[in-house]
Amino acid sequence: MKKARDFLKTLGSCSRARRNRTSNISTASPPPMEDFSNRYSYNPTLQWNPQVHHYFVKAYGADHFSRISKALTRPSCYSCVRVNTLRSTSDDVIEKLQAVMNKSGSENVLDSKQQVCSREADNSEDLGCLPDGPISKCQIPGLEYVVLVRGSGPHDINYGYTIDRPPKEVLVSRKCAEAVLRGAQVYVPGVMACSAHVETGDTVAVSVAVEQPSVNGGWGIGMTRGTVLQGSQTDPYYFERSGLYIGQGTTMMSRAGMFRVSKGVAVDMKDRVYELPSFHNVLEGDIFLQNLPSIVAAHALDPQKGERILDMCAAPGGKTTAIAILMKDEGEIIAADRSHNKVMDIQKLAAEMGLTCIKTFKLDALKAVSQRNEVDNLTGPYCSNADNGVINQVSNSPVLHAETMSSFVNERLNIKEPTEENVGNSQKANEGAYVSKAEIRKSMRRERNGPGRNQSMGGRVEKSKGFPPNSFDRVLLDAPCSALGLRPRLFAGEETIESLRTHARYQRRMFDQAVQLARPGGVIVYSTCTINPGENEALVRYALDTYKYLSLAPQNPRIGGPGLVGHCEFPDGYLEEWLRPGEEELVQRFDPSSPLDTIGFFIAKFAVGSKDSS
Ligand SMILES: C[S@@+](CC[C@H](N)C(=O)[O-])C[C@H]1O[C@@H](n2cnc3c(N)ncnc32)[C@H](O)[C@@H]1O
Repeated sequence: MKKARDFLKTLGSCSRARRNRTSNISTASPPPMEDFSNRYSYNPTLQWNPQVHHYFVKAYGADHFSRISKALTRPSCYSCVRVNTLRSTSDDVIEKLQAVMNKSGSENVLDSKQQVCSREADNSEDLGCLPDGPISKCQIPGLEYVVLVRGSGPHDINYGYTIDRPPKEVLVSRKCAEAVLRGAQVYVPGVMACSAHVETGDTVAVSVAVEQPSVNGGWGIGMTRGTVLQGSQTDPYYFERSGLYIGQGTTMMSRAGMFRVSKGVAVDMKDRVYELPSFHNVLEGDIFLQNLPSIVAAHALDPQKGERILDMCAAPGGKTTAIAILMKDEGEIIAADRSHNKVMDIQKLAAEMGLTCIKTFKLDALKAVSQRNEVDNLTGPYCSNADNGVINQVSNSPVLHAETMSSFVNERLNIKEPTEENVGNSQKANEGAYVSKAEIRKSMRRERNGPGRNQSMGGRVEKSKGFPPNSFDRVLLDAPCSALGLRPRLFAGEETIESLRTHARYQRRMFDQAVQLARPGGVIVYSTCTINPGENEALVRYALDTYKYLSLAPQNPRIGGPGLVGHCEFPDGYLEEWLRPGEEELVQRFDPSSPLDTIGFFIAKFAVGSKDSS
């Protein structure tokens, strides 16, 4: 933790920010019946399924969980930019980003020492969370190639209301709002409702419709898209959106347009509760925007030049490319994902970053170990061409270990799409509010009438039939999970105890495959972006209890906190066991409410011993 403290000290201190623009300070007095300053503010409370809430309170304690819950509702106060060191340097990138931000006017947001982030974390150790300047190099030893860009907020915004004249408003969907909090604009499909008589160029207050408990016991927003807002208490969602105002912007079309056209920017956000510079389309190939714990996960794997690595759930390729760069693009990384389109995303990212050691495959991680007959007949990892099903041998295949597998666990669980994938998809769809980098690149190429990378790469995705046991030096299982560490998040009620257990079962099945694929003497890194101990510490318990030749290995760098020791007994008799004393310091748990101010994330590293005795 000392290293983390040193790092954090270089980042300066945090304080609650107030937008230093006098013109934005509201002068309106609140009317006697309603406190408008509270109404037109951002102060969300995350909704959880009651049983899940109870479980997390038991795991963390009420106060700690309340801090975690609060931290999840806001973005981290800095963005992390990973530099492609095979192409550029941190200093170069800092210079270029500074120029980009100066050009776009972002320096107005970033140049004042007053404009910093607030965080609800325990400040008792007086640790800072912010880069010293607007842009700085990460100070964690080994991570100097990561550039930190400071954001700001929460800002108080003057929505210009008076007692008898409420602001014109646009109400957006929850996913749209989460994207806006990350720096996106409001796109047409994200608009749920709008005031009457809104014309292009109007200033509007933007609030969010977060799911509420519905009469049938589920969650919903119970509102028809296109609803007219009057600004009165009889409006649908009037009380529900109090304290859920995320900023102010200028409409790019009239109210009629917002509900007539299918795409485009509806509101250009001018004043945001949180300001985070957006680097879409900036320094393509030289940088990759990535959460700090994800970068640390690639380091935990400790990939070496010339090794053969498997990234089992690789799309969109953030960690794959981080690993490739750590290996100086020498060796072989098999990057697999079960989604064809997502495999294409990995290919595009690898090509954009100029990385050649990455081989992509469409592969179900639950069937990642090839079937016995294929292993018996062939000597390497095999793939079939997606189009013709012909089996091809992958180059650089290692010599197979003589050991045969005792069993192949290839059962596919009959469960819905894993949540993290859903999160990825929903972020992409995001009801139009979030446009993926890949989409932006694609449309820019279309605009330029260029061939586009799809065409140049042929858009081909190879389908793998799996790989022989013990055929990888290192395996990364960055598992699909409940994603309850991702932030900003405005709603968490969708996960139930049962769905959390389903994620955990799914992850154990994938881990079973990872264990078979890593060679004795090799390494497995398991990571998730959830705060759920059932998908983190409980997986470690399962791994260590099931496979006696696995042991927890130290990680470098280690900047996350310790894991949870203990267990949880559920009312239905289910016992979930976590870590045992002595194991907690060997994993990394990134707590969103901690001074590091990251997403919630978990990393465990396993050393694979001899499998002979088992
Ligand atoms: C946490 S994301 C991976 C993020 C990625 N490692 C990165 O850093 O960019 C989980 C991925 O698992 C994939 N996935 C889900 N179920 C899978 C399965 N059965 N087999 C392979 N991939 C799967 C999803 O498509 C999703 O891309």
